[in-house]
Amino acid sequence: MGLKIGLTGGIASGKSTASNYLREKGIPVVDADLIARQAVEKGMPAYTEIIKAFGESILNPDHTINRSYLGDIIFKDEEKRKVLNSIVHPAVRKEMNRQAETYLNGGSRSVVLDIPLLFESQLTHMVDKTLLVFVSPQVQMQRLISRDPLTEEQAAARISSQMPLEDKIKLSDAVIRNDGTKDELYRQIDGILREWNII
Ligand SMILES: CC(C)(COP(=O)(O)OP(=O)(O)OC[C@H]1O[C@@H](n2cnc3c(N)ncnc32)[C@H](O)[C@@H]1O)[C@@H](O)C(=O)NCCC(=O)NCCS
Ligand SMILES: Nc1ncnc2c1ncn2[C@@H]1O[C@H](COP(=O)(O)OP(=O)(O)OP(=O)(O)O)[C@@H](O)[C@H]1O
Repeated sequence: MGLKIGLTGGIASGKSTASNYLREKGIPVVDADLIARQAVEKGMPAYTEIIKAFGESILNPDHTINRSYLGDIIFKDEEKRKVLNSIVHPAVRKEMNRQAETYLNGGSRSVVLDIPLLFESQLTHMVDKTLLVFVSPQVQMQRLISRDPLTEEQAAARISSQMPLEDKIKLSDAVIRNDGTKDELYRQIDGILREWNII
């Protein structure tokens, strides 16, 4: 039995940057955001459910889902967010488990599950250990608005839709502060991989 590591952290805290580094080291990563994106593509069951729940006004002219428009709706309204989550999350969980098992059955000693909402959605039963990447609120806001075309108000709505950082820190087996350089992030990851006997 291999080790399943749940990698989590608030929006724009550095999960994808950490995941890319882990992949470079040969550790497989299953990406919840990517799977969630595939789950709502045209023709998927969740796509139809989302249109039923939110109406056709959330579609682009080519009938794909307008993600920034849907984001504006759900990040400022908890009830609507719950509706979207209840449509998308079951399919995402199932596919994540399938991919993780495929890696472990194929001989990987460990697999990382990159799950932004690991604690919010109470998914810790899916993993053996939890690793949190976090940044200070100022760095989070600044990295989020320099990466995505969001106003400060939209960015703040996304940040406050997630569990407060102090709570996530308490729930995690290991934490990494990513306020410094990417190299500093990578060295901390190396330290934890050694501590957990993964490298
Ligand atoms: C609302 C949507 C359409 C916005 O799409 P967009 O391309 O703008 O953002 P993207 O998907 O890249 O997500 C960026 C980040 O937002 C945060 N986030 C996304 N969905 C949620 C949510 N339901 N609740 C809280 N935070 C969320 C995560 O930190 C994620 O890493 C999209 O995020 C979505 O379909 N969300 C529901 C599925 C979900 O929960 N995905 C996240 C993990 S499974
Ligand atoms: N140590 C760092 N120094 C400078 N920039 C960084 C650092 N770590 C991450 N970044 C940048 O910050 C932004 C957010 O990082 P990343 O995309 O890895 O976060 P994430 O947690 O995966 O975000 P999301 O939850 O939205 O998927 C990216 O533009 C990334 O290049």
